[in-house]
Amino acid sequence: MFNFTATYTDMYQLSMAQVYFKKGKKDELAIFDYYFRKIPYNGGYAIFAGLGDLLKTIETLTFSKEDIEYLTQYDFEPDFLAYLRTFKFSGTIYSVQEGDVVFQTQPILQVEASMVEAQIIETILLNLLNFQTLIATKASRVAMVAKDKTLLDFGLRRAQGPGGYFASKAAMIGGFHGTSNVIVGRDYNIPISGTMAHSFVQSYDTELEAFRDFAECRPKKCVLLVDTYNTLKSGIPNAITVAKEMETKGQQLLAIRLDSGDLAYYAKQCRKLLDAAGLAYVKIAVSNQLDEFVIKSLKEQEAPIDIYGVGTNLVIGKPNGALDGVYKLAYSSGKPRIKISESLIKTTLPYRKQVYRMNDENGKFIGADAIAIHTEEKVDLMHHPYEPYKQLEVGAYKQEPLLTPVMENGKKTIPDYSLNEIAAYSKERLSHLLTEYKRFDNPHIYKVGISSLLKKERDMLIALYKTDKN
Ligand SMILES: Nc1ncnc2c1ncn2[C@@H]1O[C@H](COP(=O)(O)OP(=O)(O)OP(=O)(O)O)[C@@H](O)[C@H]1O
Ligand SMILES: O=P(O)(O)OC[C@H]1O[C@H](OP(=O)(O)OP(=O)(O)O)[C@H](O)[C@@H]1O
Ligand SMILES: O=C(O)c1cccnc1
Repeated sequence: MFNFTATYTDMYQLSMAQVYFKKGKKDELAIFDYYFRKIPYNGGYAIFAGLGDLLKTIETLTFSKEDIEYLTQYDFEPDFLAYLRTFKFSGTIYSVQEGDVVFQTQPILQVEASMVEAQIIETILLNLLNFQTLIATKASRVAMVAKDKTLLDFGLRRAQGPGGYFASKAAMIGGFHGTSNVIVGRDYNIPISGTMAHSFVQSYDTELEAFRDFAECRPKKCVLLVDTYNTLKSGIPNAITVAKEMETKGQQLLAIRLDSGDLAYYAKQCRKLLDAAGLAYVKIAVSNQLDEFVIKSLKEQEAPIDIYGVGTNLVIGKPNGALDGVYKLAYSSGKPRIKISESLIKTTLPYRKQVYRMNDENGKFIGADAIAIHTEEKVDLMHHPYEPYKQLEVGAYKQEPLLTPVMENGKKTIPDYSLNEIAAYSKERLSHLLTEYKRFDNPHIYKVGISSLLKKERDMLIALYKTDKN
């Protein structure tokens, strides 16, 4: 994992922190909610990712000596800088589990900490959670259509700079099986794999020589790229020759890769030629600007493809470059807090909260999550957050609390889950969501509502702040 220091933040966090420090407010307890307003890709769900990295980062986050020296040139007073040098996050964090299915407007994570500490971690929290949730969600959509086929992440070269690091990692949470990204493989214990580039084939006078040398040096996981010159007239015949030579040494060619042209047509032709040569075991891998829609189409065309390499569209989260996740104050200095907006959708929810997921008797999600004040043990009536007359009786459902402590007094209280564990959990949770929420076109909208008590408290605060002279 990257080693961040506490300067991985926005300047305004430090400016505000200095005021809290000078005015004796730094230790006042604050509660912030993390949530997003719009599900990416016009989809019906998102996959929450980045929690493990966030907790590890926060646990050890400090301002180094060099950080403090750097900050002296700005308007910070020596006593505040001396305090920053001792900074350590000592708060509590409640969160949904990493990998869970999450929806618009619900608190996914809450920070309960001193005002200064809660403020200083805001930027890194948003930076880590927003991006990983965006990419894990994209990966999950791809995995949903690829079903039992192998998915490899090829995106590092086209990623937004070092963002590719976390993209490769988040892709695994969403259901990818491996990556070409070596450093992420090292850091997160993910299987790394890869084939060969066109440049490798081009660098030889003949394609056959290139294939032979590659197979000789990499006999165990040999994948030959067959489309440099002519897939059916040279790439596949040469791959068959090399595969047969490998057989004489007791080896097996793993796969061929196609990276251009009509992938369904070529995959079918290649399959026929390989099968006719007695090479039914040789797999077919494809790449070239794949995404969930192209893969869905290839499946519908019954293209005999075993491995999909997905790069650009995965790691840049195309067509959504960002998740709009925000961090909003819900409580401070002993009082519930609210941010009023002209549109009720941007008005925040006060107090520390709990989110209850409604399950039916078989453990399937019925499609409704209720946000309540954390002391409420159950929700009977759930209100639409912005449309006053829409409500749903939920008292009869099994109600699953989603927010649990993951950090207390600055110490992580959950284990370091492996990416495999998180991905398996995510898959299991997604299996409880009805298919209507998973379709790409006009998915069913999952209902997120608020309890009667939370609605009453929110509406009282709206009335108070609207009439108060602020
Ligand atoms: N059978 C198919 N069905 C649906 N989409 C496909 C199919 N075959 C390829 N595609 C997708 O079509 C897109 C563009 O393919 P196109 O043929 O224009 O490019 P190309 O093959 O890379 O061109 P070039 O040969 O110049 O490299 C890619 O996103 C590719 O994944
Ligand atoms: O299309 P993406 O989903 O982004 O997948 C990654 C792409 O990166 C490589 O191409 P590139 O032209 O960079 O290198 P190459 O010469 O090895 O083909 C690879 O062949 C894929 O086409
Ligand atoms: O291993 C591959 O085939 C690969 C890796 C990165 C990008 N494109 C392809």
